[in-house]
Amino acid sequence: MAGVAGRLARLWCSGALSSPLQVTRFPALQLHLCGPAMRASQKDFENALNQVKLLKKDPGNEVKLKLYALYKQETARRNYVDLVSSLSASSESSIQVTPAADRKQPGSDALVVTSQDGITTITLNRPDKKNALTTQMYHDIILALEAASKDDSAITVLTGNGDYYCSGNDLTNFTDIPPGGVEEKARSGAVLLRDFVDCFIDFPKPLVAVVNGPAVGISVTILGLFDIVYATDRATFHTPFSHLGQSPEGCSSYTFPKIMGPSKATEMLVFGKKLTAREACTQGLVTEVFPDSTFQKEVWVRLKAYSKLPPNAMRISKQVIRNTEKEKLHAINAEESNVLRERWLSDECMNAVVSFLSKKAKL
Ligand SMILES: CCCCCC/C=C/C(=O)SCCNC(=O)CCNC(=O)[C@H](O)C(C)(C)COP(=O)(O)OP(=O)(O)OC[C@H]1O[C@@H](n2cnc3c(N)ncnc32)[C@H](O)[C@@H]1OP(=O)(O)O
Repeated sequence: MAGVAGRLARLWCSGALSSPLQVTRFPALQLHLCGPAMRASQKDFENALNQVKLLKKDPGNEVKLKLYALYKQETARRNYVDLVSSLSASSESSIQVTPAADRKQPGSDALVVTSQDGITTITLNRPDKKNALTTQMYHDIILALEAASKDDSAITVLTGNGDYYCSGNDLTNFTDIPPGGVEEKARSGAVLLRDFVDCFIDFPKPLVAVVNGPAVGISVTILGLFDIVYATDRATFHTPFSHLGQSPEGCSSYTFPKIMGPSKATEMLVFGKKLTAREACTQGLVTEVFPDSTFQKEVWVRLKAYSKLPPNAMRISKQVIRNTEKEKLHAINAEESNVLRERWLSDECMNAVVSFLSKKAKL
């Protein structure tokens, strides 16, 4: 059997499985693994592996995504066991290891919200994953924006921790397929996307992006809905939607042509041209670029000064500037989300995601 599934399955062989997931549409791998009592033995697993190798028909992208999800679960379980073993080796150890089931949901510390000096700052905090956005993070950002819209702060900031601002949608989100299959996944993804972008359209206070490093995908497109975008000169702006078999979101199909003209917008959104911070500033997407060495200092001095301005006046002025477009932006958001829902089900998109995941897993 050629391709990703074969390579995934070879790695899969590295341990037993205990996932409740059912591998469907893949008769030779009809594993119904419902718990430790029914866990596949190493031998079962090796048999399955051999069957996989003999398959002549490609199992399809949906199965490949499920295989990748299983591979990640296995890797996480092994890491957990290794960590516990290393702790047990030291009887003097004072470290407490909390069982995975009792821990907070993944992603719960991937977003840090602080309020100081009249500024609420929402920080993307997955620096080892370049601040890629998990499904949980979209939900958490919606909640953080709702809270910030009502708190005492005058200004709200979105920024990233580490060398990246954000690498866009976490492509492993595609492996979390519900019982309703990829169609249900695409439907719920489109609803979440629409809700997420709606929050930016409706946000009532000055909203500032402090772009501390490269930005990719949806973290770039929503910049058109921010009031100010400050960027380090190290930042780049990249929307590789065609490469991913996807299409623009975040209202960028409307805001980008309006900000930079249709031709420059097409270079970015259709051909995936990556802009430097200076280019993005020349084209109006970025408000101002700062040298990386003084970026944080200069930006925060500036924002602290702005945050002392009368908050109601700032809020009302923003609304005067933005309100005329709101209805249109909501309609555009709905349309973009619908189009993307279809795109997510396309072979072009599935192939691009599987390709990224197989490289990531070094298959
Ligand atoms: C509700 C749903 C809404 C969805 C809206 C639609 C949104 C669309 C988009 O945002 S499209 C853009 C998607 N993003 C990408 O395609 C970027 C993918 N990542 C990369 O190309 C690269 O990782 C990079 C250029 C961002 C950084 O490259 P490099 O400096 O070489 O670092 P690494 O690749 O080693 O990255 C470190 C670590 O992070 C993982 N990672 C980075 N970005 C993502 C991502 N978007 N999704 C998942 N994982 C990501 C990368 O795999 C590495 O992980 P590892 O250490 O190997 O486990």
